[in-house]
Amino acid sequence: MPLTEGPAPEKCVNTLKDEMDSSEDKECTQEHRNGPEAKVADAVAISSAASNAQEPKFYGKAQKYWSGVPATVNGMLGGMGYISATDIQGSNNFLREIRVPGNKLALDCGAGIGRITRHLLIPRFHCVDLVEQDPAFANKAREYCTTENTPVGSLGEIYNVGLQKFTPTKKYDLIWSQWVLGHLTELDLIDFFRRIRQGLAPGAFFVLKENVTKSKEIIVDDEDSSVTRPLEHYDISLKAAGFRIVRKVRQQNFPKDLYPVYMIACKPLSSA
Ligand SMILES: C[S@@+](CC[C@H](N)C(=O)[O-])C[C@H]1O[C@@H](n2cnc3c(N)ncnc32)[C@H](O)[C@@H]1O
Repeated sequence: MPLTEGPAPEKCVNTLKDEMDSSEDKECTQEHRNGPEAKVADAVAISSAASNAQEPKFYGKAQKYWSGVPATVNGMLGGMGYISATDIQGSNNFLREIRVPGNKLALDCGAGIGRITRHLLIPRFHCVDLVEQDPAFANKAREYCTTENTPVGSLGEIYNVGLQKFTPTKKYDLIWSQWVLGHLTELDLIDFFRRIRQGLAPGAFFVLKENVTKSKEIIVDDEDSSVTRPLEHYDISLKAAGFRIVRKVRQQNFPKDLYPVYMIACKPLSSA
């Protein structure tokens, strides 16, 4: 997951918006006649076809990439460990603003060694579960998140599995996902959002924090097998998965050459 905007992107694919615009020019299908939500779903299906055809390779390559990264904060942040404190401070401010009602159980998705679990979530929740695909990071998280100052039981379950296969079996007060969603294909992203929605306790939030492109294009990184999406892409995908966006804030005080980083808090459409 590159934090910086590199030189020329290796590959770009059209954004959802572009797909939606162009689909309007085409002859109307039955789905198109069923209103904007069907249109979004349709556009997602169109834009997903290419990436999902490559799915096993896409996930396998990312696994291989992360297995060669040191299990340290620096490794998690692509050599920019020095931004961790600013990142956590921005996330703390964001959580204060949205006022998460419960404080029992949180989930950290794509947790790596548990940087966010340890510095952001354990101080706020009685117990934190995490999901991480890399076995060495998952093991390291056990040690990194269990310090002598951490109350016993703060670290809950560690699910060593890819988010594309993960389904929550508990109800969480907060589900946090950071710098990992670029590793999911378009269809898996929406499916993941749908499953996560089912794992939220009443009044709970799902928060994502991700790099976004300044252009309307999706930028593909072949080295770590990830994509960086435009902000609007996340908005559309969350809505397609049945979420409403409650708050959206750009992280401040990051070095200028990084991609813009946004935090988006959302709740299921049907909840208060
Ligand atoms: C940039 S690191 C971020 C780690 C952590 N979220 C943080 O901010 O410190 C990306 C993490 O996502 C994990 N990851 C990559 N693909 C994943 C997938 N499909 N499912 C779950 N985790 C994944 C990597 O193993 C790595 O730990």
